[in-house]
Amino acid sequence: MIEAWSAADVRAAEEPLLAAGVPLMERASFALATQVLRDLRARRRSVRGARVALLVGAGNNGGDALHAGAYLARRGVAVTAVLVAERAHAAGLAALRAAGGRVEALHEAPERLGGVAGDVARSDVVLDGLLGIGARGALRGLAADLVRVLDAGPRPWVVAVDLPSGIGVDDGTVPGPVLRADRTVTFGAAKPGLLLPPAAHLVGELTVVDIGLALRAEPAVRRLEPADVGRAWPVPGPGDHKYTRGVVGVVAGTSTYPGAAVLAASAAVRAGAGMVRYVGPPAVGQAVLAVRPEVVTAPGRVQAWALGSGVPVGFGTAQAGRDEGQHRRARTALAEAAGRPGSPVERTVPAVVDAGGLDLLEPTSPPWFVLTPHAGELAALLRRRGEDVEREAVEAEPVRWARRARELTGATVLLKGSVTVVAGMDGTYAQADAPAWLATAGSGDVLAGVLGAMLAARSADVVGRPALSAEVASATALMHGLAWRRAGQGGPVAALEIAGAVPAVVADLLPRG
Ligand SMILES: NC(=O)C1=CN([C@@H]2O[C@H](COP(=O)(O)OP(=O)(O)OC[C@H]3O[C@@H](n4cnc5c(N)ncnc54)[C@H](O)[C@@H]3O)[C@@H](O)[C@H]2O)[C@@H](O)CC1
Ligand SMILES: Nc1ncnc2c1ncn2[C@@H]1O[C@H](COP(=O)(O)OP(=O)(O)O)[C@@H](O)[C@H]1O
Ligand SMILES: [K+]
Repeated sequence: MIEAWSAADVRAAEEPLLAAGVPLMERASFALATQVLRDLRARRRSVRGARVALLVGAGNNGGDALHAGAYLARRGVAVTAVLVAERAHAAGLAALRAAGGRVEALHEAPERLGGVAGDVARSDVVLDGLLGIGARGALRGLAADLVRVLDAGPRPWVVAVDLPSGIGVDDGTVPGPVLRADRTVTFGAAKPGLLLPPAAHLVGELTVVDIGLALRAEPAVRRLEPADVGRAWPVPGPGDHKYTRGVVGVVAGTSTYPGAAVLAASAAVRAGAGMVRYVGPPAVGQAVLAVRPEVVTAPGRVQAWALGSGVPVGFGTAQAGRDEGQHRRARTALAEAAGRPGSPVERTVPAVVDAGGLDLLEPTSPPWFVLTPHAGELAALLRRRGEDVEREAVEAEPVRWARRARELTGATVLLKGSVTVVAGMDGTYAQADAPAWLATAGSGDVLAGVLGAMLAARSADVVGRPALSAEVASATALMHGLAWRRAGQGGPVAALEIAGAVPAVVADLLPRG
C-alpha cells in the first residue's frame, strides 16, 4: 500500500527532526541525486559530460534541487541552475557553485526566457525544483512562464523534486501550468496530490524516499497495491459452502439493455460468488442464463446486491415505463439492504449502486452502500442534492466532489475514471490501475458485479464495520485494472473478457502456501 500524508502532517513530522539537527535536506538531495544518476546511466553511456538543468524556485524545494545538482556536478555532470525567483536557497546555491555548477539568474534577465528554455529542453535530465509542499495556488510569474514555454517544446526527461511544481499538494488539482514529470522523487512520504487525479497523471513513476520521518497522523489518501488485494481476497475454507461464500443479488439490465445484466452477473460469478441470483424480466434472465448457466433466477436471500447497471435513469419519466419493473425491484432491494422500517432485519446487507440505481436512492443511505458513478453520474447525483455542479467540475476536483457526495448521501462513493477515487467513512483511496482501454461500454457493469461478489463474501464484516467498504471497493478497482492487463495484453479488450480474466488474476495474487 502507498500512503500519502498532507503537507501539514509532513511538516509536523519534519519539525522535531529539524530542531534536533537531523540533516533532512542532505538525505533528500542525496537520494534525489542517486536516482538521477541511475536515470542518466539508463539513458546514455556515460554520466560524465551529461547535462542536467535545475529549475530552482524560492524555497527549500529549490534547495533540494541545488544540493542534488552539487552532488551531480562532483560526478562530472554539467549542471546549470535556472533561478526564477529573487530568493534561492543560499546554502544550496553555494554548494552548487563550489562544485563547479553554472547559475543562470533568469529572474534578472527574463527576456532570455526563450533561449534559456531551449537550453533546458536540450538537457539529458531536468530537475523541477520550482515548488514543493509550500506551493500556494497555481504556479505564478516567471516560473509559470518557463513551464509554459517548456511544455510547448520537445520534452526532455523530467524528474520532479518532491512533486510536480504547481499541483494542488493535498487535493490533486491542476490549477495552472505544470511540467509533466517522467519520475517524481518524493521525500518522507507520498503527498495526496501525487495519488489523486487529475495531478496523478503528471507524476510519472513515483519513488518515495525514506528520510526518517515518523508520520503519526492517519494518511490522507491510500493506494492499494496487488499484494494488498491478494491478502484481502476472500478465500473459501473447508467449512464453507455456497451460502457462506456469499450470494449476490443482481438487479441489472432491461430488455433495452440486457447486456448489462449479462456482464454484471458474469463478473460476479467469475469473481467467486457462492451463488448469483438474477432479479429482473424473464427475457433478460434467459439472456443471462445463456451465457452463465450457473446463475439462479429463483428469488431468495442474498448477502449483497449489485443493482442499477443497465437500468435507465429517470424514474417517473416515459423511459421508466419501459423498465419492466426493474426500478421497483431495485427500490425494494435498496430498502431491505438499508434496513428501512418494515424490512426483515437479516436482509440488511451491502449494496453496489450503479448507473440508474443512483437515481433511486433515498436522501441518505448507509455507509455499506457503495455508489459507483462516473463523473457525469456523480454531477447529476450532487445536483439532485442541491449542489450546482457539472461533469467538468467533478473532473477538475474529483476528490472534493466524491467526498461531498459521501457527506450528502452517507454512502461510500467510488468515482470511476482513469484514476478511481473512493471516499469512505474513514479515508480516501485512489487507484490508478486502469489504462484508457478500460473505458469501454460494459466495463463498469463488470466492476459492479465483481464488487457485488466481494461485498457478499464479507457481508457481515462490512455491515458491522462499514469503513471496510472503501477498502473492498478500492481492491475491486485494482482487480478490474489487473484483469484488463491479463485479458487485453496491453491492447483493447471487451468487457466480458475483463470478467473472464478475474480468476487467473486472483490465483496469481493469492499468497502461496
Ligand atoms: N523542511 C525541510 O528541511 C525539508 C524540506 N524539504 C523540501 O522543502 C520543500 C518545502 O519547502 P518550502 O517550505 O520552502 O516550500 P517551497 O519550496 O514549496 O517554496 C515555497 C515558496 O515558493 C513561493 N511560492 C509559493 N507558491 C507559489 C506559486 N504558486 N507560484 C510561485 N511561487 C510560489 C513562495 O515564495 C514560498 O515561500 C519540500 O517540498 C521539500 O522539497 C526536503 O528537503 C526535506 C526536508
Ligand atoms: N480514461 C480512462 N482510463 C482508464 N479507465 C477508465 C477511463 N475512463 C473510464 N475508465 C474506467 O472504465 C469503466 C467505465 O465504466 P462506466 O463509465 O460505468 O461504463 P459502462 O456503464 O459502459 O460500463 C470504469 O471502471 C472506469 O474507471
Ligand atoms: K517540485
